[in-house]
Amino acid sequence: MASALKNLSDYNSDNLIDISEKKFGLVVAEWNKAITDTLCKGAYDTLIKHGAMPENIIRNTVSGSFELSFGAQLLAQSDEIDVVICLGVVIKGETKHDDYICHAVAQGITQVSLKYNKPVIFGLVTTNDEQQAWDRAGGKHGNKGIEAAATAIHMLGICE
Ligand SMILES: Nc1c(NC[C@H](O)[C@H](O)[C@H](O)CO)[nH]c(=O)[nH]c1=O
Ligand SMILES: CC(=O)[C@@H](O)COP(=O)(O)O
Repeated sequence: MASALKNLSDYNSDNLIDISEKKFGLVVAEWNKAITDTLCKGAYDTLIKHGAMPENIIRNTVSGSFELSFGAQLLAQSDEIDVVICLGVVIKGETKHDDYICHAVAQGITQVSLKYNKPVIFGLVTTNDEQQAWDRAGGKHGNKGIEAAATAIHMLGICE
């Protein structure tokens, strides 16, 4: 469903599990840093809101979204991490480079999730322009970081 029809910050908060002892890995791309930092704050605040402990949230940064898969693997391979949230913003340019990045990240984090048997959340904003990205980082369509954190909590409930 298009983000215009379902706000990214809206999620079902009923019946969430106790996450006070769960360990979260955040991997954040530095490209489009002002936007990815906003996504990260949304995700972090959502985890804390629902009972995660600050000391149980690890944030790592990678250069760009293409490196999110590797950053996710570095965290997912640790027995100390229960779920990884990947956050990035890929804005279309003049060429098809954005397509290659987005497809690589989708495939890469899927492989990491299956290899280490733990959720790796696809918090990638993929837009045609910067305004669309801001619209999904606390703007009119909500915050994809909030969506990613809520997804992480829901998936931990499924894993229990
Ligand atoms: N154009 C964007 C990039 N490009 C950089 C790549 O992600 C990667 O770091 C580079 O190709 C070297 O491997 N990254 C984003 O996150 N967002 C963009 O819009
Ligand atoms: C999505 C990107 O990597 C972007 O910076 C590439 O821009 P362009 O396609 O104009 O080279």
